[in-house]
Amino acid sequence: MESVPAVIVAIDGPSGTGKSSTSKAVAAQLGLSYLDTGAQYRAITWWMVTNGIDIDDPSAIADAAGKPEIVSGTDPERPTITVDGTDVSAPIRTQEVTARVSAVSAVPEVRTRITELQRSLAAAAERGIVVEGRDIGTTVLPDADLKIFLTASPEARAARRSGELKGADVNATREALIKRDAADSGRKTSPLAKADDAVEVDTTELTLQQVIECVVTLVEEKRAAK
Ligand SMILES: Nc1ncnc2c1ncn2[C@@H]1O[C@H](COP(=O)(O)OP(=O)(O)O)[C@@H](O)[C@H]1O
Ligand SMILES: Nc1ccn([C@H]2C[C@H](O)[C@@H](COP(=O)(O)OP(=O)(O)O)O2)c(=O)n1
Repeated sequence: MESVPAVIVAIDGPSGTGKSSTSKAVAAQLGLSYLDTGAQYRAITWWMVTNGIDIDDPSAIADAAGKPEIVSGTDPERPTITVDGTDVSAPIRTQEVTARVSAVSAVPEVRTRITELQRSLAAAAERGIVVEGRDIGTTVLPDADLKIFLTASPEARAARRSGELKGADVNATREALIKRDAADSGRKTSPLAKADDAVEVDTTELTLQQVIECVVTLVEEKRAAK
């Protein structure tokens, strides 16, 4: 059988733009691996909270950054995440972790550690990988074959998120989301940003299926040109 060269896809953007749903579906459809880098930052945040590390003290976070062992499973049909062998896929989604993840992920020692993990997972993916996050196209995988930057209006993003968190107030969700975007975009070390060579896709008026089809087409074009 003819071997297909590995393809590396970076998908970045703020919360609720559809990164996870799109990346998982594109990877599954094209037989690629999948990595949710936000889950890794959430996992290290969960460990800091669970172990009583003072989240307001960046030097305490930096000192502890090397301690937890974070393992991500990259099958898009069944993504997994463990910390020191414990499945943390549910506890990393709590409000407590969500409210603290931007502070923890702004610490350079945390980013260095997680970025190394991300690069080694991408290098190990034989057929290629879809990696989603905030700084994948700019910092983690600047040589990715395809870079996508997803956007959507704050209203659309808040409506999508509060649809997931049953009973959550849309306005409160919108405010929390805007606050996290500002923290993620404003930090010194690899902030949320669109790479110069990324394709920007505004998903406000698109269905998830339309976004998936758009990205699949772009990946197939890149593959054909390789
Ligand atoms: N284009 C879209 N239209 C409507 N809902 C969407 C769209 N893209 C994603 N969603 C929904 O919005 C929510 C957030 O999507 P998700 O993929 O988790 O975003 P992100 O990873 O960027 O935070 C999910 O419930 C998802 O099903
Ligand atoms: N590559 C990344 C991915 C996520 N982060 C940080 C910043 C984000 O607010 C948190 C959580 O990311 P996640 O993608 O899980 O967030 P949402 O699903 O969009 O709510 O992690 C980061 O700093 N760099």
